[in-house]
Amino acid sequence: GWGYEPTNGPDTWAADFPLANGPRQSPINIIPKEAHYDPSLKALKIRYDPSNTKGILNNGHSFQVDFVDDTDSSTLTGGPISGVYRLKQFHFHWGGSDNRGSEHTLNGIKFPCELHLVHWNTKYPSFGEAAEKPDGLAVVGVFLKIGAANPRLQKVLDALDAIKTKGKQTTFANFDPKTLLPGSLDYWTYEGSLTTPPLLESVTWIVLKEPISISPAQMAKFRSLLFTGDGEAPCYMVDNYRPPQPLKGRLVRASFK
Ligand SMILES: Cc1cc(C(C)C)[n+](CCc2cnc[nH]2)c(C(C)C)c1
Ligand SMILES: [Zn+2]
Repeated sequence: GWGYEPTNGPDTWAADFPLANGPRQSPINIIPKEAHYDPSLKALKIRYDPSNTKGILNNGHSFQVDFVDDTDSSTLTGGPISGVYRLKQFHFHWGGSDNRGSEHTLNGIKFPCELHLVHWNTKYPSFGEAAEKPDGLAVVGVFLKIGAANPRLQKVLDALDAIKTKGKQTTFANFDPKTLLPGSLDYWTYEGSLTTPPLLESVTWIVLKEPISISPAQMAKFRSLLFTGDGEAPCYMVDNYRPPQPLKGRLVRASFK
């Protein structure tokens, strides 16, 4: 199956997933000077209920924290989207060293890590249905930069020992993903896609301007996870990012001057 190794990584995906060369692929390189300030963009409204936290899973590509999404208790509204989008999960992408790892880049600069908070449009009956619609998903992206240890990440990091290999999951409760957000909710937004196969072009991307911090020791913890399952030759979960894709005429709008 697809992955991030030379034999099955991003450059090979187009063979099985023709959308890889589609008109609205993600991630992209964001050039702030070429973004268009849009005064009509609303402020992001993010309301999460920690009691919706369901668990934490190593899915063989990243690890994800899943949320109960059968009510409107954890939602994203406002910003560039209309209607109510429910939080489904969050996960990260990171590199094998501090000079790479993010999916979006800023003026060509890669961050060591990028957080994705995935939401789906409640005008559709389920996440799976929404994932196939052009306005089905909204993903908030947050850059992580090397600095002081981030205490907000510690609870997630402490759970990783229990999900070292592909398919492992463990209980994870009462986590408020809002604590992972930076002080400013200024953002860039553009129409894009999932960044892994099936590369569905269903994502309104909302990339926050302000990064949050992560320490080298905390990054090392991410890098201790395995892509591989129990009993397989171990392969460290690193460089699980797709590089920037062609803009193909898309506008990137900024919520700030
Ligand atoms: C239906 C589906 C949705 C997603 C994301 C948007 C959570 N993903 C993750 C793709 C993705 C990760 N970061 C941005 N897109 C997949 C992968 C696991 C097969 C399938
Ligand atoms: Zn992602």
